[in-house]
Amino acid sequence: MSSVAIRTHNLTRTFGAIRAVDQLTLEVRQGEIFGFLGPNGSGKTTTIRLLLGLLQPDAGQIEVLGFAVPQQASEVRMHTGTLLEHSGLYERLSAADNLDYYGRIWRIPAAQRRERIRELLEQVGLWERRHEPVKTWSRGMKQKLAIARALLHRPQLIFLDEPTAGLDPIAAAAFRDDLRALAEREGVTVFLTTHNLDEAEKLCHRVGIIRHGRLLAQGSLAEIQRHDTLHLEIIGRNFIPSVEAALRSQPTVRRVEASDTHLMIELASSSDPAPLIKLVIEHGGQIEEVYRKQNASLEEVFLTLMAEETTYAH
Ligand SMILES: Nc1ncnc2c1ncn2[C@@H]1O[C@H](COP(=O)(O)OP(=O)(O)OP(=O)(O)O)[C@@H](O)[C@H]1O
Repeated sequence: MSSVAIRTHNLTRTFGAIRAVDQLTLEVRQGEIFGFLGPNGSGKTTTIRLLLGLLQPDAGQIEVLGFAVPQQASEVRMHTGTLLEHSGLYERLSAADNLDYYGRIWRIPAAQRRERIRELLEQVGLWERRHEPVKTWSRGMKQKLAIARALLHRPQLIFLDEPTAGLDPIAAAAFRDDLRALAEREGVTVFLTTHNLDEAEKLCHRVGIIRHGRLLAQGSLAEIQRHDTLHLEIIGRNFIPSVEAALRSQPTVRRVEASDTHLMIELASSSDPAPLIKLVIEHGGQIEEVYRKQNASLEEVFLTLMAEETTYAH
């Protein structure tokens, strides 16, 4: 089994003039909690539906748990659990009956079903309340039960579409704790969507940031923050090795590429390039031109995302 749980290449899906998912190339590793982060309408749900083979792509490739989608979508659905827009719970049934019902659908034998239901309900702290009808429960409790339902058949991968939407901060934190513990214990890969940066930071090993169907960045938050870089290109003469050495010794400098007439310097975007230019001159370099290029910072990306969320929020 490959160590990659989900892989897409140039995945594209349009609805009329809207490019809901636009050349998405994504990799989710096995065993990680991957956060798919983006504002309303950015293409998160469409991506999940494509990964599950519920929607046909216009272009691109999808591989989930080693299966090609949409060709092998039924295998994918057998090995995955989902918590999408609807929890899938029956309000009038008790928690135990809800899980028992789904356990039968998955054809889990009775003794194993009972054991699995107990194990899951104990893990989310709901075992004592298993006989209560779900309709009397809080949203946070229902959401924990919904996760137990998604995990019932021991899937290798679960998809959660905004699992903490509508939960108050305390319930959301409790849900995250349970999810983290369950994911670790079950060794399950989690693909979850959120528009909450704070949530992604607390819960996810890696994230992908999507906007207008396009992936802006993917990696651990630390890796994405490293892209927050100022590139300084200096053209001139006499950029001797001591110039390069002096630049490298500066704590703000992340990388230097040097030739006699050309310096490429990468530094944290918040740092001031002026002292570096002075340093080059002090070491005998003759500067003719300086160009600077700044990558969008993680914070900028998120602020844009959040601003859009406010605009579209209903
Ligand atoms: N069945 C459809 N028909 C037409 N347009 C659609 C359909 N499904 C999605 N879209 C459009 O595709 C874009 C992406 O939608 P999607 O639901 O994937 O976004 P999202 O990031 O999941 O949003 P949210 O956070 O609000 O759930 C939106 O512009 C949406 O209106």
